[in-house]
Amino acid sequence: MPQPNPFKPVVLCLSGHDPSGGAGLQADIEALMAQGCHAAPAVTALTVQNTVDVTDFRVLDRDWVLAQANAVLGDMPVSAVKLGMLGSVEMVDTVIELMQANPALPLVCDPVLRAGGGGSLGKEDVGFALRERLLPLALIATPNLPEARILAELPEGSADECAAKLLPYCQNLLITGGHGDEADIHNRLYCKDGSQHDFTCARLPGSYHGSGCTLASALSGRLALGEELVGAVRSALDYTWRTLRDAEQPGHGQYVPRRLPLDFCS
Ligand SMILES: Nc1ncnc2c1ncn2[C@@H]1O[C@H](COP(=O)(O)OP(=O)(O)OP(=O)(O)O)[C@@H](O)[C@H]1O
Ligand SMILES: Cc1ncc(CO)c(N)n1
Repeated sequence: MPQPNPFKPVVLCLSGHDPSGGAGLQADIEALMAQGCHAAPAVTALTVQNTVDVTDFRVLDRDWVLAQANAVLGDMPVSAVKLGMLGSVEMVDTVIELMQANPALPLVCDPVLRAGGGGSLGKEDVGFALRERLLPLALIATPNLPEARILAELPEGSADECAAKLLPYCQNLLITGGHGDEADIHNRLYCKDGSQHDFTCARLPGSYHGSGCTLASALSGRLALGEELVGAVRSALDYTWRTLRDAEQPGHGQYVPRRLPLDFCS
């Protein structure tokens, strides 16, 4: 009879579903499995999208999301929580309620507002609600630069300028640099203690679907395993880069990260 592995950390994921399988909950499950963690995927929203575009989305009722999360929390020893697409201000407030009832859990918040292809994944005002009420509860937020600009309300802001505006709202902030056309990608980690860490990697050719989900999930897994923050960010970025290096193009649009277990990545 199969025995449960008592040492595999559980990460509760509250994210949207992407039927193409490149982003959202499927990305969370694959990336967490690759870190040696168990993903408990709770659905916040359904989307109609593929590797080319998003055409629609529907946010679930708050009661359904609370019921899913509480079913997991009442059953398993959850070590961390990862947030992806929330989609509405009501869902932001639902997650806040959940986190206030479970304040000891480390929270990784990927403030998803748009898909990699540009389509909207949130109703208006989600950015404001995220910044004002949810970011303060997160151990770390992982916006890409366009998301950081929306959250900071600085449409032309640099990463440093956005961080200066956002740090009063969050403990730690990782502004990712996948968007843009510089030869190198600069990922910048700003910590509450005033330290800053730059992680630079070579830009791979092409455009990727679910790179941000992969990164935030891998990071939540590294934290659930007990890694300290800066090391966990480094491991998650390294892992994400390898999944993009090995990415495949299953459709007509963006490449999908190949989220192999760590043992299979060189
Ligand atoms: N072209 C690329 N080459 C190398 N690494 C990349 C590339 N694009 C993204 N990455 C890596 O993936 C991480 C997350 O990507 P990005 O900043 O594009 O997030 P995102 O826009 O939230 O992704 P998505 O919306 O597709 O989930 C980056 O921090 C970077 O390290
Ligand atoms: C459901 C979902 N979450 C996040 C993203 C961001 O990549 C996406 N495209 N779809």
